[in-house]
Amino acid sequence: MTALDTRAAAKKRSHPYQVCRAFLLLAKPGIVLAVVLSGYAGMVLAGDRLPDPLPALYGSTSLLLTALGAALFNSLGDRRRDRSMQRLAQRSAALQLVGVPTVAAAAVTACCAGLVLAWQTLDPQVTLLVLVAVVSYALLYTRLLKPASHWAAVLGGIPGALPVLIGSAAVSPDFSPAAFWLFLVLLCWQPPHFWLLALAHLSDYRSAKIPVLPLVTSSAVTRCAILAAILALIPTSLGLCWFGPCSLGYGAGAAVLGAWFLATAKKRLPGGDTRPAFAVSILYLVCLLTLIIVDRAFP
Ligand code: HEM
Ligand SMILES: CC(C)=CCC/C(C)=C/CC/C(C)=C/COP(=O)(O)OP(=O)(O)O
Repeated sequence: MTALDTRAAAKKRSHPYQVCRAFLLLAKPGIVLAVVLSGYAGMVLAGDRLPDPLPALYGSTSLLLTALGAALFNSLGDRRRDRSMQRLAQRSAALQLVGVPTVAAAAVTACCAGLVLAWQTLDPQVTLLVLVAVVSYALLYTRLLKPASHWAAVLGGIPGALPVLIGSAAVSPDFSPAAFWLFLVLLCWQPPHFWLLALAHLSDYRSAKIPVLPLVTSSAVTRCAILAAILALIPTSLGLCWFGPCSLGYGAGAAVLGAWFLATAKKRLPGGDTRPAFAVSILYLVCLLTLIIVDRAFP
């Protein structure tokens, strides 16, 4: 039986549930939902209150569709590298099950739907920012930066943080210093978030020939970079109450969250398993974004 017959037989046997599960693996739902949450936090900061339901719905749906589409483009662009990464074995199998043409069609559809929705319902700058986020993640980061430079973890933070400004623009065309400050918080948060994972899966990135910081420099340099980035993240997050609209209650919460992230990273870094610290990086972000939303929704 040829590989093609095997693939065709596998697809024929595939149950709709398996196809849906495969799509979920390719669409990175955790990242997409956290991106939508960061966009909503940008809306709350820009208006200094809970956003009106319609712009919030249109903005969040546009972010959901385009982040999902961009994640599918990322899975397509990374497919050859992903095959040599143990962590992503399920994602490679999922792509084989669904098929490149179907994933590509779904990625184009999701991105176009999100862009048209933004264009039809929100300020034009929202569509522009969404387009920049999609192109910078799906093309510049995935195709150019990630395979070529360890700086991808820093520059890849720009599309990752843009949803905050997209959310802000969805509720107000005016520049929001508070939303921009949260954009800076996400820029500080993303490199340690990724470097903690890269340290945990170093052999994967070596096999895939992806130049992550610990491979280009050393694990010791990466540990220092992680701690330095978190030490920069903490005062940046506190800036939302020093220079921004957030309360001292938010400031206390952000300080506790930052201390937790730093302590976990410090405890895990001398060569231990960094996956728990990676998990804390995600919990830190979700709690910080929720804290901002609650703080401004109920001042
Ligand atoms: C430079 C930017 C970023 C890099 C390199 C990065 C890298 C990663 C990687 C490699 C994973 C594991 C994914 C997997 O195993 O399938 C991951 C998981 C995750 N990331 Fe990030 N990420 C970045 C930005 C973001 C942003 C902006 C958010 C949200 C605002 C985010 C939230 C998450 C969440 C929630 C998970 C766990 C859920 C999941 O695995 O899908 N990340 N990240
Ligand atoms: C509106 C819009 C399009 C926003 C984009 C926001 C977004 C999805 C940012 C994610 C940034 C990022 C570099 C993720 C990891 O990709 P990776 O390739 O390093 O992860 P992997 O190794 O799991 O594939």
